[in-house]
Amino acid sequence: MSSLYEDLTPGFANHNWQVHKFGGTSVADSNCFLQVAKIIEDQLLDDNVPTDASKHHLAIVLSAMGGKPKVTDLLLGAVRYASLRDHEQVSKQLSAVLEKHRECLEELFCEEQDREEKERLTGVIEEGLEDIRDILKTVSLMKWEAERISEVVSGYGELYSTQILTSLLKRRSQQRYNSVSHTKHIHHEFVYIDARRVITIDEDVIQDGVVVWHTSEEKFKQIFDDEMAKLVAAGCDSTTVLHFVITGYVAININGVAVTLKRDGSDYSAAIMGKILRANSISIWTDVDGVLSADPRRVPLANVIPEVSFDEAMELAYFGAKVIHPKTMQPAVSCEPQIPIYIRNTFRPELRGTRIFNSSTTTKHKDKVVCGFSSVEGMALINVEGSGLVGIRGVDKRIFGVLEYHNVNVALVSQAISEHSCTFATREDQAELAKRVIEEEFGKELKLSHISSIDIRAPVSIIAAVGDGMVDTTGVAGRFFSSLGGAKINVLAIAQGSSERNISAVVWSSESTRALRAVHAAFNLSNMTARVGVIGMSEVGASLLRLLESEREALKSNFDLDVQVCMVCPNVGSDEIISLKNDDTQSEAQSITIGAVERAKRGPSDKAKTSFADEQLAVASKGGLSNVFDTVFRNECTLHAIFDCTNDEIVSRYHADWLRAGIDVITANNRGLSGPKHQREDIKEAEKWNGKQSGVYMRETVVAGGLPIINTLRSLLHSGDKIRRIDGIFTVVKSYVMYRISPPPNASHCSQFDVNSTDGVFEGDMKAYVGKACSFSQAVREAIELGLTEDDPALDLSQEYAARVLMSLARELGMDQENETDDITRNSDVLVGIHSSLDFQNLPPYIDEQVQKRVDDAKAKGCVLRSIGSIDVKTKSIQIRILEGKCLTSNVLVL
Ligand SMILES: Nc1ncnc2c1ncn2[C@@H]1O[C@H](COP(=O)(O)OP(=O)(O)O)[C@@H](O)[C@H]1O
Ligand SMILES: N[C@@H](CC(=O)OP(=O)(O)O)C(=O)O
Repeated sequence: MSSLYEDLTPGFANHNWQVHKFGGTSVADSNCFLQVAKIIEDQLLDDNVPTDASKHHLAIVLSAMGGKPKVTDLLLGAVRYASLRDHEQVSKQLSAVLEKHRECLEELFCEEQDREEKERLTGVIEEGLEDIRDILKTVSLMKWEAERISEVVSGYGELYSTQILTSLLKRRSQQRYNSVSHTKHIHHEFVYIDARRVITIDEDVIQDGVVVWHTSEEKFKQIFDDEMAKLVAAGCDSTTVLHFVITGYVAININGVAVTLKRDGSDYSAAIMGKILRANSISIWTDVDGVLSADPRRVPLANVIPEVSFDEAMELAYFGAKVIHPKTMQPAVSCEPQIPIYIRNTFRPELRGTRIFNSSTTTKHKDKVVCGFSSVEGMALINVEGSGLVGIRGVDKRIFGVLEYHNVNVALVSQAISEHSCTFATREDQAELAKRVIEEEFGKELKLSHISSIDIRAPVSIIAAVGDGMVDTTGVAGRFFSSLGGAKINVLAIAQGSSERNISAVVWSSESTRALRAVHAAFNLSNMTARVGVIGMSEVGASLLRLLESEREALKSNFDLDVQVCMVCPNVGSDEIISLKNDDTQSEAQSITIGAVERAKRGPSDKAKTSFADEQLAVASKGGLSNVFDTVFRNECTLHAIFDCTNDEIVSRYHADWLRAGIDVITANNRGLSGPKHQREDIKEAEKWNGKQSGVYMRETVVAGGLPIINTLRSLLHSGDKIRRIDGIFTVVKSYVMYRISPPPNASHCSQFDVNSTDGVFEGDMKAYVGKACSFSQAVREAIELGLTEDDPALDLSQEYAARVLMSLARELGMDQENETDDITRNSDVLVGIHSSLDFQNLPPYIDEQVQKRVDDAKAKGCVLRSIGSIDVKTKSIQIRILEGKCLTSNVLVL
């Protein structure tokens, strides 16, 4: 059997080492500590039977206890309160630190035989807190939150957690060893190391310092040799395997002063240890399944990226992906051979996690160009602008020189080639300082108005797309920015490094979650989510809801679009809306289905209601239209739409407000477009609101039930065609009734809906009608029965409905300024006596007589009668007339 030393020849630094770092989230309480212990023991399982093969040695790096609150935050809070001389708060913070550890120790060391160890550890913590109190006295006297002192104090959390874990591992290892036959089993020895005895930083080289590798390695070698000698002296042989449990975050500088590797720096500690040990892997254990394509708290549909390159991980981390510290990659990349880093979930150790190494999912799969998105919050954008900046050399040098001098960190710079302005992003809390020092530096230029303004825009966020696959791929920026545009997000500044691995956009912080979700979906990393409200639940509304329900999966898979109906307003008059309760949870919201609407309408007593998707209930509530916006809009959601399936005047008054709020309005309701002039103007203005960040007004269905007339009209206009006139029959009721009272003389057949392939209500033998005229009142009764009329048939039979349709078309031609719906109706050739209060099942005989006379006159001339709406662009007139003409086909006339 080999000696203890031989296992590690030619020295401690070899590939038998594995580094495992557990973050604060992994040691938040006693259960987490036990889980960590289990993971460590599982790593050693294969080594438990002694063989001559080399064994794994673990270097376990630990953060301070996390959870809420994090111990590091409590300690830093204590320093801040001390500088404000708030002694009560200092004491509260430190008591919370003690309590958190004490509770954990009580639970971990609850057996009688553990009492001594528990008391020893409690003593360690109390002693440390005593030292901290002494240090804070100085802070309080000086009223100064010195960085050095914050560093020393904040590092205590790691000293505590690491000693607790070492003790736990030792005890469990001993227990296991005692329970089996010694000859068969390996004994694992865990040794605590305060990283300040090893990791040495030179702070004079660059800000935040660099690791002095040689010194750090020497120091570790010494510790290693000492520990080995101790084991040999205790009579251990190669059945004993040495492991180290090392504090994260803390280090020492070359002058022997305690420092830290800065917030979240324990990942970096792990990587430094990895390089010192020439480890074969570094595992970062945390509370997520790996590196995700976006922060899961912001983008719930983010998914694990199996492999990212060192470069991608660095960019993601720098741009706020908190899962790994940006510096972690550097020791691993610079090691020879390079060391793979694994990000894994402490609470789901069975998952493989993400591997960070020299290849990437984005380069392996051609369809993936972007691996993920992240964002930096709490930033400010500063814009220095003025004619005096153009062509003057040294302006940038002065701006950034003075910022550097005052320690203002610049995260992003954007300058157009015109040099008229220079824009940069910095942390929000440094923005005022940045502005002031630039004002001082450019005092003369400001006085001479060579610089016109120095503006701060805050709070803003930087959204970054990261991926090796972006290199040399065209169209990435286009896709990135058009998705932001599509989500109505205003981009304040942009930057793309020449590495092409990162595109960044600065957006208002209030819109950053929505922006992240939009870009995430645009690169097929998740579905785009649309929150949808449906108003009106008659024929159209109900069919639409059914359609959205049945097509949801197809929309997801074919268009990466998840349409979630979150609100239904079944009847505008009843003031009732049905919405999803608890739908603002982070989980994917369920859509309201037609069944849910029915159940919700039946009210809370209905037991069946609770069967609707877990806790997400469709509930009916009062509040009506004024609550629609609040129910549908969620800032973090990319797309919002309201389907107005009514023909209600009151609903149409909300269209402009919804558009301004960025909600797309999809409507067949032409009341807005044909309403009074101020309302029409309001809608027009709302469509262009705030640099076109408003919703899109989708109104194709206001004319001809969705036949693409408006689109066709626009295409003609856009391609330079001139439209002179539009003539047509503008309501289906008029078309039907006129056909029935005045059929084409030579008609020999009649088209009929194919009920097998459409859902048409038009059934029965239409041939019976061919060429056979009926009375006006009979035709009206048929039209009502066929469901062709509005709720009030007078709207169709007078010219009002057609007039509204014409107004909608006139708007597309820019003619709605000169016309009003009422004028069209007044000037039209109307049927005398049609009004809402008539009984349309029994129209008075004089109406039939009046109509019949005109039909007969026309017939005598070999003509038919048709109701024709016309728009004449030249004379800017719009009218509807009942005309006689020779019939070419059933509805096409020669006048
Ligand atoms: N792209 C991302 N992938 C994974 N996690 C992310 C990402 N961006 C942000 N996070 C967040 O980072 C957290 C882990 O960081 P942190 O709380 O510092 O962990 P630890 O205490 O384990 O070091 C996760 O819980 C997650 O919410
Ligand atoms: N405890 C330190 C260091 C650290 O890295 O912690 P975590 O691994 O929990 O992010 C901090 O909170 O900054």
